[in-house]
Amino acid sequence: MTTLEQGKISIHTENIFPIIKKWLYSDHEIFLRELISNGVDAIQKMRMVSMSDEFSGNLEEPEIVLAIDKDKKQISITDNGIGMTADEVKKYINQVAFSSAEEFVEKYKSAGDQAIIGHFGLGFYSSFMVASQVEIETLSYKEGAEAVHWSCDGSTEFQIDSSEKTERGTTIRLTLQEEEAEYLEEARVKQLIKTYCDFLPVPIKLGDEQINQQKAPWKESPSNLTKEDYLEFYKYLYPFEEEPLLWVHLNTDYPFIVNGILYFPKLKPDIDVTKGQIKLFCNQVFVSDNCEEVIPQFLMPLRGVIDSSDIPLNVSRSFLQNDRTVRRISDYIAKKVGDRLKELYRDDRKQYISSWQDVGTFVKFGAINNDKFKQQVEDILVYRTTAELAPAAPATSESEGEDDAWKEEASGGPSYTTLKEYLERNKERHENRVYYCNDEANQATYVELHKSQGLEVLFLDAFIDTHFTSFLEKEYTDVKFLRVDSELDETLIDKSTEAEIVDPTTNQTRTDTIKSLFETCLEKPSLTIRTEALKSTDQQSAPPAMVLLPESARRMQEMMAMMQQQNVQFPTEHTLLVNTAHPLIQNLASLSQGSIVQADGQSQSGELANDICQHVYDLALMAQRGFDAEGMKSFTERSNKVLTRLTELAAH
Ligand SMILES: Nc1ncnc2c1ncn2[C@@H]1O[C@H](COP(=O)(O)OP(=O)(O)OP(=O)(O)O)[C@@H](O)[C@H]1O
Repeated sequence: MTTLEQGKISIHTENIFPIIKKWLYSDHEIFLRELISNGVDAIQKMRMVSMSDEFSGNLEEPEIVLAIDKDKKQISITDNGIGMTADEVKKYINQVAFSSAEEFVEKYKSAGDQAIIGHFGLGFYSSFMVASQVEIETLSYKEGAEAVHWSCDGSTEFQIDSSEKTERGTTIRLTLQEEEAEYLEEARVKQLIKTYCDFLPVPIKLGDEQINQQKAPWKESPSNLTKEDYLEFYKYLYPFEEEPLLWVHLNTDYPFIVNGILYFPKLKPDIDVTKGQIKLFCNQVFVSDNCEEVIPQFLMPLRGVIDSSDIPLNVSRSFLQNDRTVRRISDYIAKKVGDRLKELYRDDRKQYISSWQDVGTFVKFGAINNDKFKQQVEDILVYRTTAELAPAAPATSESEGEDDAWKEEASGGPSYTTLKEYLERNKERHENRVYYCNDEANQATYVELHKSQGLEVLFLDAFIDTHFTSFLEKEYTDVKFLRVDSELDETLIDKSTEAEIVDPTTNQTRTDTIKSLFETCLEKPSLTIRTEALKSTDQQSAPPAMVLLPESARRMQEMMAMMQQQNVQFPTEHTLLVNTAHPLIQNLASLSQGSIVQADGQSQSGELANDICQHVYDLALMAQRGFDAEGMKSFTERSNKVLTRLTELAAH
């Protein structure tokens, strides 16, 4: 192919300038952020210069001062930074998209790593979004430099002349357009400084009053901060919120520069997990409240601050670009959060456990949604258990990872365990079967029964646990999760009395008698009656009957209800397990056998037996709903006691 012509693409300033002024930035208000950032950069540059041989004088306290002149419709921003010579004004201001940042950082790189905010060479021009006239008065730090005055009315024409300015630094003065008069209001200007510049490392004043709070704790080393510092910062960011439970301080230079503090808030039922509340900063300048791309979705309910100069922002610093880097930063943040949790698990289980009720929900949500995170946290997912476990010894490097389960408090607090530990502990009795409870109040009787026979039950009662149980089943395909009321472990049943004959004339076993008694009395085709003798050291405290809901059928029903956005109905198909070892049931059997039929064909004791069967069934149903744990337990026990007494009286 023959090359016909080569050349440079040209731009007509007259055409492109309005685009830069009007369309590059989404919000007009960000002009203030840009001009203050330029002032901060100028001050940082002065700091760098002062560390080199070039400058021997003393630096006064750095500051940026804003002033409003309502009469002249002007707002000005003055810094005592590096200033500009006439040549520099021509180079950096008159040439659009020309930033001094790269050149400067390269020249003074030995003078520490002061972060420079600007690098596109465009920010200054955002002032034309709101101003009809922009002026610069500037005096460079350079020896013999003369002060310069530059002005431009937004056309491509500018004017440079001398200035009366005697102090080093730069003043940018904007004469505002009619419709931008809001920036002459002190309150509005203060609010903008607070929003965008609160944590910039230079005092920003409106008149004599310093507006920004200046300290950016996330830039500090974690070892310099106390618990109170973290809590105070949280209160500053979210004044109306309860104290957070836990926080993660990100502080790394490699592979990305990421600083930040992420807090795990206390979970509230109305929390919107899709709406992020983490603030995104770039070099301490506020960018946005929307961290969606930078924070993995499962960490969105966290609060706090992320600051990274590696986050690829577009020129307006309001949008993210470059998916790949953003995704890597997001993965990196997830990893850091996982690391912190692991560290806490290892070093301070007491705190880990005391915040688990809330933090656990985030961690489970994360494990479900992010495979890498799951791998990181799978060994530190813990569950409250009915087992009485000894507290773990304080972690040492040798004992790391070897602890069995442990308690929140050495003195009688609930015990917590990992799934692995649970399965290992119960391998002999019920290999690969996990008994769980997801409603402590309504399943109290069942939990008690399991506990009394030394069967360990896990509490999976957080709102995320329904999903999480299904997730665990997919992860551990050999393991079955059975709710305490779904079926009974073999070890709870006493098979020895099964064949005991109670009626020599009919050869009926006690089991048969009781089964047919309940079937006849309850007359419910959807109800399956199952009779078993439950093992117990004290039958009076064991339940006379209990309703069993098969795990898979119950879950299917719950799923359907969820899909149709309805409340879960109690399944009509269920099993009534009647405890043939309970004195109430035994008395009931004797009562029904001793029926004396009266002339009208009715039997008093038969009728009583009928009522009591019904009552026993009702009680079993009630044990599934309502009441708190204690209330339910005592109601059930008391009712059964009364009924036992009643049947005793009636039978003798
Ligand atoms: N207050 C100031 N003091 C000294 N130099 C300044 C000041 N404001 C601007 N400059 C010079 O003008 C250049 C261009 O500024 P401009 O705001 O357009 O872009 P930037 O800050 O470099 O980059 P960005 O577009 O990313 O903000 C700066 O790089 C700096 O050299």
